[in-house]
Amino acid sequence: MTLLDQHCIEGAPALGQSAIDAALPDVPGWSIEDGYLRRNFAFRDYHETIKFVNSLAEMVHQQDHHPLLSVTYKNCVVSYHTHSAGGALSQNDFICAAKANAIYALRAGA
Ligand SMILES: C[C@H](O)[C@H](O)[C@H]1CNC2=NC(N)=NC(=O)C2=N1
Repeated sequence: MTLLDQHCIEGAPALGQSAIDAALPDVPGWSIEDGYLRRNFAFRDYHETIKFVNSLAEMVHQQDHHPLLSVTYKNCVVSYHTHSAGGALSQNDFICAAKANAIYALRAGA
């Protein structure tokens, strides 16, 4: 089952380094920074940025898995870790990263 087909689960355990290394190629554009799974999404203007943020917010509510967002005029940096796993990375982070990529790929003019 691909990441896109999966739904976040409550209490997902921390992934080990080999699982993280194996999952990273499935979420193009994302990397590990400061212990977070992180990607910068770039847009034409603030309107496009906010449209993405709104779609992302809908998805993360459905998944009940919430990222740290840094929103500026043409960029949105999405940072994920899992609070309930003590700030480690879990499968939930990779599931939401894949869904964020899908939302970004569907934006107008992409
Ligand atoms: C009960 C509910 O599943 C939790 O509070 C959710 C909400 N959103 C969350 N978001 C993130 N990033 N990590 C969590 O552990 C988490 N837990």
